[in-house]
Amino acid sequence: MKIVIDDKIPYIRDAVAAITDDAVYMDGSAIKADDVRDADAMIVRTRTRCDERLLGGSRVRFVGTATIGYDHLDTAWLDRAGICWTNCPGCNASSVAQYLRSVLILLARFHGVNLVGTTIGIVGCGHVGTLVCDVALSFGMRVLVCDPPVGASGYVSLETIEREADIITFHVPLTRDGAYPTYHLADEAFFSRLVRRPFIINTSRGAVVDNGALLRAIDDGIVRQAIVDTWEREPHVDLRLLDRVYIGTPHIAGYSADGKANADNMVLDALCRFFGVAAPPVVLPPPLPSGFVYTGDPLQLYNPLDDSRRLKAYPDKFEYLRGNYPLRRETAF
Ligand SMILES: NC(=O)C1=CN([C@@H]2O[C@H](COP(=O)(O)OP(=O)(O)OC[C@H]3O[C@@H](n4cnc5c(N)ncnc54)[C@H](O)[C@@H]3O)[C@@H](O)[C@H]2O)C=CC1
Ligand SMILES: O=C(O)C(=O)[C@H](O)COP(=O)(O)O
Repeated sequence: MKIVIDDKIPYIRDAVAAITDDAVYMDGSAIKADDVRDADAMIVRTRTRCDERLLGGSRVRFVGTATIGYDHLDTAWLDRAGICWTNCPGCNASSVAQYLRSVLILLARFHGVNLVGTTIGIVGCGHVGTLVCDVALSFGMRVLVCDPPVGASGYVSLETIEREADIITFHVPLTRDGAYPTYHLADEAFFSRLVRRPFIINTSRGAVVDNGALLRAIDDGIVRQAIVDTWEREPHVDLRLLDRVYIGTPHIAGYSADGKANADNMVLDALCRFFGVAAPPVVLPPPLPSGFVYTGDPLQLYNPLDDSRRLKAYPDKFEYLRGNYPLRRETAF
């Protein structure tokens, strides 16, 4: 079985070697139709657009993305073409929750935010949003959830969040169609309706927030501070916006080693089930260095300011910083 695999997916190679000796590792953004024509399967990340242009006329029958989001897959075309596709729901949700926990701690320590009683608006409450909700409740925050597709009782409208939230965080997929599209959910009109000069956090997809409108809202003082992990047109980030945000990171909220290993296991499990082959050994994340002594401060395990400093210093190294990401664990044990 020939599998074409993104070469920036960590920890996966030994497990793949137990499945096939015909694995080809490539830069995900450079994979072309010629590279996959005679492949049976692909394992990709967000950097490979999987559509008719890439896969039409190929032998590929399975496409797995080792990510939660799958807006880079043309799922309608893949379905029509009879190509099985899968993402890894929830694989790195707790990594994004770790990012949010650390951001909230930083706001409390350095921006005078008393988390107890502060209102956080969570837009999108699936795998990630649910964990972020738990984090916020554990800090004693007042939590408002907006998720119209789910529409659970107690959920609120986006307008309520615009009116009442001190912190607004987005955890929706990027969608352009359907009843509740999220493309530019936070647009000029959204920012104009904000009442409490909130902090804005986007770790979902760049285009969920109109980046130009966000920059203007920061400049006009409508938004107190912004924390941005996902950007429109990344890796080519708007340098003015990067300069103005409190925290600007290169789309790494989900980059804990735990989340990456989960993704490897989920995508390989799906591939093995599809082709009816034996599952490989479980992928484990590497341990922290033996000298690491945990003091109990979550920022010691992960401080997003470290990633932000690196991106602000080297904005043109967006992809390099992602591809050469330091070891980050969610727990010390
Ligand atoms: N920055 C990063 O490294 C990462 C980013 N992500 C992004 O975060 C997104 C969320 O991930 P999950 O929670 O796992 O996805 P999920 O699919 O479990 O949950 C998404 C939730 O958003 C809701 N939703 C959809 N449209 C909405 C709208 N217009 N308004 C409000 N809610 C809406 C859905 O009903 C669902 O409950 C992913 O789609 C992905 O794009 C995920 C992992 C890592
Ligand atoms: O899982 C997702 O969805 C994400 O956004 C990933 O964490 C992004 O990872 P890459 O696939 O771009 O490495």
